[in-house]
Parts: sequence; C-alpha cells; structure tokens
Amino acid sequence: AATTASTKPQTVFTVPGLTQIREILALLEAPIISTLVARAALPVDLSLYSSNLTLLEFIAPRELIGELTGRFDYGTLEFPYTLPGPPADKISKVNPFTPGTFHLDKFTPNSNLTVFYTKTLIPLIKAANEALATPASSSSVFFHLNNVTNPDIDSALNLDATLLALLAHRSSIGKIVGETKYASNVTAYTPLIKAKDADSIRVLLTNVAQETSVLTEAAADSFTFAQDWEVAQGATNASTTAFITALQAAAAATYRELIDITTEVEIQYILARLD
Ligand SMILES: O=C(O)C(=O)C[C@]1(C(=O)O)C=C[C@@H](O)C=C1
Repeated sequence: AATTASTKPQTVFTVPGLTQIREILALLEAPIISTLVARAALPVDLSLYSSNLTLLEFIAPRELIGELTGRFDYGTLEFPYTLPGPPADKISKVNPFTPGTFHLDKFTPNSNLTVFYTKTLIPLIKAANEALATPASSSSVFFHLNNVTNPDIDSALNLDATLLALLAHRSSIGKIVGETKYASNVTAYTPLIKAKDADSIRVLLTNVAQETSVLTEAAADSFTFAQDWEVAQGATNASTTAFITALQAAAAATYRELIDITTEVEIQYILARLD
C-alpha cells in the first residue's frame, strides 16, 4: 500500500472533542485575567478610548505592518472540509471571519469586542485602578513617573492591545467549538442549518453548566491575581480590598462578554457549515 501512496504528505487533523477544546479555552484564561490585572495597575485616561479612539490609532499601524510583512499568512484552517466565511457580526461592515482564518492574530477583528472593550471594560478597569492603594497622581503602583501629563500611556496601550488580541483569539476558537458540536450531532444541526434557524442552534449549543463553570473559574483566578498585586504592595487586608472587588467585576464582565461572543461565533460558523 505504501508504494501507491501519494508523494505529497497530507495531514488530516481530526476535529477535537469537547473536553479537549474546553481545555484549550481554559488554558487561555490565566493570560487573559493576568493581563487584565496588569492593565488595571496603570491609570486610565478615558480620552484615549472615546472621541479620537487613540487605542485604535495605536493598533492600526501594528496590524498594517503585520499584514504587509506576511505575519498573518499562516494558512487556512486545516480541517477535513472547506471552511466558508461566516458573515459579518452585527456591528462590523466587513467580514471579521475571513475564509480559513483561525487565529485572528489581528487585535481588532471583531467590532463587538472593540466596542465592549472601549465602552464597557475600560470604565471598569479605571474603577479598579482608582481603587488601588496608590496615590491618585502616581503613574504606577511601584514607582512614580514625574510627567503627570503622560501617565505611562505607551505601557497602557500595549496592555490594551495584548488584551484585545487575547480576547479576539479566545472568541475565534468558537469556530472550532462550533465544528466540534456540529460533528458530534450532525443529525440535529443539519435541519436547523437548512432552515437558517439561528435561535434553535443557539439553544442546542448553549451549555449553562459549562458557562457557570467558566465564570466561576474566572472569578476565582481574578481574585487570586488581584490579591497578589495587593500583597506585593504590602496591603494588610489584601483579600478584601476595593481593588479586588472592582477587578472581579471587570473580570466577570469580560467573561460574560467572551462567552456571548464565542457563542455568536459558534452560531455563525454552524449556520455556514453546509454552504
Ligand atoms: O464549552 C462550550 O460548550 C462552549 O460552547 C464554549 C462556551 C464558552 O465560551 O466558554 C460558550 C457557550 C456555552 O454555553 C458554554 C461555554
């Protein structure tokens, strides 16, 4: 049999099982929460996220260089079928899930995420930062920079970009979760896809117990990471500070949004599965 085999090596990747893909989602939680905590240790200047959207101006050239230098040319999603591009999400004008794209290395592929980040999460991060036991004029927890008009803006924007990229990456894995769920129940999904019945697909793929478990883990880890920052500063009441409470609120909002967007990506993916 070996002599008749194609000379072209061909790897067939199997669709991961639900346990496996959930483990991957779980492993992304620590970097997300720890970046969130590190970001909350720096001040938030709201003007960088509102009128002129300086954060997006900061990110745009990085994305452009990534594109021009081929850093996003990592190939197509290697599953045993042709992946169609799910349609644009409800805010984007352009398709944020281009055919074959898996990692979505870009920082801002999903407008829902960007809007959530700038409008909802940034105010929560600001509240957490202001609850830190540090002088209001200080630029950071451990040191003081004397240019108060520039409170470590570049560090803050770098952490914003990293956090956005992690959130985008986690959400894009919804495509794989979608494939896992479709593959394990083709007979149930097929008629719903043919009927374009997004609501029933949502009901079929939602798992409230798993969501509770994901949210509980995020709450526990945000507590631990935030407490570590307080301990490092020598806080005596390190487990009950306003910073920890505020940080946990930010983490809870982040994970609620992540589950919602991941669910939406799963639905969009499955809807296009038979195209
Ligand atoms: O683990 C799953 O079953 C998923 O679909 C992923 C996920 C999540 O984002 O963590 C999303 C929707 C489900 O209701 C539960 C969890």
